[in-house]
Amino acid sequence: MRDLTPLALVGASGWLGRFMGPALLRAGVVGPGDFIGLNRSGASEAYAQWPGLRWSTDPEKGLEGAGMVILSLRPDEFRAAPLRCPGALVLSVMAGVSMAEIRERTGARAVVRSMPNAAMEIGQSFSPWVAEAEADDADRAMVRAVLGASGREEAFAREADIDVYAAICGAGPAWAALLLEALAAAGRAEGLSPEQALAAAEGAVVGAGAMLAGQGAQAGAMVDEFIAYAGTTAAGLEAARAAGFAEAVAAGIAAGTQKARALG
Ligand SMILES: NC(=O)C1=CN([C@@H]2O[C@H](COP(=O)(O)OP(=O)(O)OC[C@H]3O[C@@H](n4cnc5c(N)ncnc54)[C@H](OP(=O)(O)O)[C@@H]3O)[C@@H](O)[C@H]2O)C=CC1
Ligand SMILES: O=C(O)[C@@H]1CCC=N1
Repeated sequence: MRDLTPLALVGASGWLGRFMGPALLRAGVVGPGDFIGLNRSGASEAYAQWPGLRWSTDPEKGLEGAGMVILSLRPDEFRAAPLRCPGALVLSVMAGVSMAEIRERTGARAVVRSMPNAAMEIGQSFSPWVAEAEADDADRAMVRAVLGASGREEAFAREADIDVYAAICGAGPAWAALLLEALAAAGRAEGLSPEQALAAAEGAVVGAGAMLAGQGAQAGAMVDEFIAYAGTTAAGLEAARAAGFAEAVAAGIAAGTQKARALG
């Protein structure tokens, strides 16, 4: 079977990379001797429990002989850097950079794109991914292991859909934070202290998130049930709908999708 080691993580110290890399090592997806962290600033504290780990600030040396390369740097940084890794399986988490461009710039053997989110920090990312036809079963299994170390992964078929995934689930924790903040502000406006409003809003969002796990298909029925109950919740939901709740969310997802498309 093809050897996908060593595994090089470009952007190992970044917002995602500093959680993704340690998660891989903790899960044993790759051994410390087969891991290379790349960035411009050197070893990161996030990897303190692996003191002998290999770091490189030189992409040419750092990527030499890599079996798998994870690209977790920003699109403009990627386009400015000479990141050649011919023969490697490349897994990109970048928004807006196409498989074709990644293949052309890196010389990759096969390219996979994924759209994880900041919940990688707690191992709870939902990370949809799409692979080029060139990726074989061993490549796909490795991608599942890498992304699965930081949460839940799911394959999808059309690369074009990844821009929508960026807007919905790449931004996932930001949407929940925006809702929590709006609930707290509304609670303050209705007379709660700032502390009470925050506790109420956090309790509502966190408890509801846990309750909805695996229940996405039931969400519409749940809303209908609350509306039919005709109590305080129905009054709130109907007023929010009339004020343009769905339209505001749709505008947000359209803008995020458009921004991802424009990066390409
Ligand atoms: N943050 C998020 O919630 C999400 C991000 N993404 C995508 O993930 C990618 C990474 O995002 P994020 O972690 O937020 O970005 P950050 O800016 O936090 O991290 C970027 C990382 O890349 C390194 N880096 C930058 N330039 C180079 C270079 N030339 N060579 C090697 N390393 C380099 C940086 O280290 P140094 O400065 O030391 O070089 C840093 O470790 C982006 O493309 C983004 O679209 C996708 C979904 C969610
Ligand atoms: O905000 C961003 O650009 C990154 C990419 C997708 C989600 N977060």
